[in-house]
Amino acid sequence: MAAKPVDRRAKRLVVLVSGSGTNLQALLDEIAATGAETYGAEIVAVGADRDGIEGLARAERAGVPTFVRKVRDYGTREEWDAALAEAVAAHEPDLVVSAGFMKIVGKEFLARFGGRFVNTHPALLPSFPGAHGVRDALAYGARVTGCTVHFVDDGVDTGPIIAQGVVEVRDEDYEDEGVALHERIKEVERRLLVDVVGRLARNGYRIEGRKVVIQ
Ligand SMILES: Nc1nc2c(c(=O)[nH]1)N[C@@H](CN(C=O)c1ccc(C(=O)N[C@@H](CCC(=O)O)C(=O)O)cc1)CN2
Ligand SMILES: NCC(=O)N[C@@H]1O[C@H](COP(=O)([O-])[O-])[C@@H](O)[C@H]1O
Repeated sequence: MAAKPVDRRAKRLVVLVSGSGTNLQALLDEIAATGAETYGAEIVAVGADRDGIEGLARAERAGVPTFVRKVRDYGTREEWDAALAEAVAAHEPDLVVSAGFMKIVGKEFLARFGGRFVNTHPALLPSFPGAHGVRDALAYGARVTGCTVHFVDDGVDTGPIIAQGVVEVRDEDYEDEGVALHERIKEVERRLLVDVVGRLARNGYRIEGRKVVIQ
């Protein structure tokens, strides 16, 4: 049987953010430096759950369209989830990237983007899932932590792992509530996310149970 032809067009990415957007910036910088065709992807829109954040300002400076869908503007969480899914779908993404997006998405979003929704998390999953991965690792007394890039499923940070990076915890990390530790994690995380998204986009992938195979 003939092999499936490789799809060489630049894949369409929608990136979701809630804060400073340094992971988004790393993707923007790499695409600007390498070119969308060589990198394998272009960012077609950036979405957020709040306004007034540096993540949206970074997108605007790069000339990328933005949208905001706030939970409080909808009657129920389900309505917000459907509105977020609709806003993302309008940009016809091949992949959606949660880069510091601080909201759990629900059934409607996952029905449309499950299997192509990637999240980056600042801990070595399955340890320390949730909104406070850095703080929770320190509180537990972990001596190593790091970051995990994974596909999103209907749990919280439970989906199939694509790649991880390790960062050592230093004694002084207990003195600033994890601020410096989070910065060291983010240095590793930005490189990991840029590498993973590029490889997924260029090579294609399949998810076999809990294993992600990048072709
Ligand atoms: N269905 C899923 N949605 C999301 C996942 C996921 O694994 N499954 N990952 C997140 C990102 N994430 C950590 O990586 C994360 C973000 C936020 C929370 C959380 O508890 N959020 C609260 C609100 C907190 C706030 O607004 O500051 C909430 O959603 O109500 C946990 C984990 C992307 N989405
Ligand atoms: N659970 C989700 C979570 O904690 N996400 C984390 O928020 C930071 C966003 O930084 P950035 O806005 O500078 O890219 C990143 O460290 C990301 O892993």
